[in-house]
This record gives sequence, C-alpha cells and structure tokens, in this order.
Amino acid sequence: MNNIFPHAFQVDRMDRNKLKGHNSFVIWFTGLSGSGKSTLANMVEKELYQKGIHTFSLDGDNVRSGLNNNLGFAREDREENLRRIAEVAKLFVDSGNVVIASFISPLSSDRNFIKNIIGSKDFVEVFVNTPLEVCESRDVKGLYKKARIGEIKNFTGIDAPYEAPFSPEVEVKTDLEDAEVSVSRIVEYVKNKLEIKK
Ligand SMILES: Nc1ncnc2c1ncn2[C@@H]1O[C@H](COP(=O)(O)OS(=O)(=O)O)[C@@H](OP(=O)(O)O)[C@H]1O
Ligand SMILES: Nc1ncnc2c1ncn2[C@@H]1O[C@H](COP(=O)(O)OP(=O)(O)O)[C@@H](O)[C@H]1O
Repeated sequence: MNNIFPHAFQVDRMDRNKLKGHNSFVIWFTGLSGSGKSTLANMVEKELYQKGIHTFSLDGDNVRSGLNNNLGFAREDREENLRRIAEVAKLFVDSGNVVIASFISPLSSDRNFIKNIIGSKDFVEVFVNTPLEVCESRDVKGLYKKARIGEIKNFTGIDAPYEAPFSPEVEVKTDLEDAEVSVSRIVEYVKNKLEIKK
C-alpha cells in the first residue's frame, strides 16, 4: 500500500490480554442457515461471560443490517462480506476480546481466506453440521420456503453451494446431540487457548 504507515501503539494486544487476564482469539461458527450457529454462539458467549471472559459476538443478520448493508448474496458480495468481518474480528482480537463469529461462510476458500486474515493460531473453526433437511424443516425464518418457490435466489444449500470443512477444530451435530452438550464440547476445547494469566 502506497503512502500508508501503520503506527506502532505502545499499548498492544499482549498488554490488553494481561489486563483482561486471558488470551484473545476467534471462535468461528460455519454452517447452513438454520443449522444452529446463532443459538450455539449465544450459549457459548453466555458461558464464557459467566467465567469472566471478555467476549464480543458478530452475527450474519446483525452485521448485514449495519456495516455490510450494501452487500447481497452473489459470490463477490459474500467474499466482501466475509473479508470485512474477518478484518473486524481481527481488530476485536487485538482489543483483547474473544470473538464469537457466526456466518455461513460457505466455501473452503472463504474460510481459508478468513483464517489467513485472522491468523491460524487465533482461529477456531466450529462446524455446525446439521443436514439440509433438518435446517429446512426448522425453517426458522421462512427463508427455505421462499428459496424453494424461487422468491430468493442464491440461497445456500438450495441453489448456492455449501462445502463442509475438512478438519474443523470442533464439529457439532445438532440433530444428534443437545445444544448443552455441543456448548460444553466447544467451551472445553477453547479453555486451553484462554490460558488465564490472572
Ligand atoms: N441467499 C441467501 N443465502 C443464505 N442466507 C441468506 C440469503 N438471503 C438471506 N439470508 C440470511 O442471511 C444470513 C446469512 O448471512 P451470512 O453473512 O452469514 O452469509 S455468508 O457467510 O456471506 O454466505 C442468513 O442467516 P442465518 O440463517 O443465521 O445463517 C439468512 O438469514
Ligand atoms: N442442538 C441444537 N443446537 C442448536 N440449535 C438447535 C438445536 N436443536 C434445535 N435447534 C434449533 O434450531 C434453530 C437454529 O436456528 P439459528 O440458531 O438461528 O441457526 P443459524 O444461526 O445457523 O441460522 C433454533 O430454532 C434452535 O432452537
């Protein structure tokens, strides 16, 4: 980048981590619409909060109604959506927070790109593996119905692709286990990464 000179501030991430008493990183939930990303993210955040961990949630519909309200669901728009979110997540990690991000992030290339921006050591991928039929039967927002009758185009799982992650750090199957069980597996996994210093 020409003529851009990032300033090295004297209070850095390590200082903020020390002040907060734990490390910061991103827990990234990927899965189909209705798979359970937001439900589990909310429960994980509550549990971490109760343990005194500083958290911040970033969620598809919330970010898309503000920062990214000029973006739709075409491939280039999803890429830009996820690029901005990854950059925002990185800033929050720098601020010392554990970020809980819930986005469909449908392609392996999307998630590789995100991981590169955030840095692989700060990225925990959680695959919310719920079969399309189950997500569709839940149809929490009535979007699958609209996608099936062609009212929504490019809907993930219907006429836009979703690629399952190859080796997520945690995989949960919401049709086979209770949310509480998934949450405790996720929290158990991230415990080591927190390395509470207090
Ligand atoms: N065409 C299409 N495909 C998928 N999803 C759609 C679409 N149109 C609207 N929605 C709503 O947008 C939410 C997904 O946004 P994301 O930012 O997570 O998507 S992406 O990662 O950029 O692919 C998604 O939220 P979740 O159901 O929480 O996943 C939907 O509510
Ligand atoms: N084990 C489970 N884990 C998460 N969600 C579940 C589970 N079982 C049923 N659900 C339901 O599935 C729906 C998932 O919706 P949501 O969390 O909004 O998904 P997403 O954010 O992936 O679109 C919610 O209505 C939730 O109550």
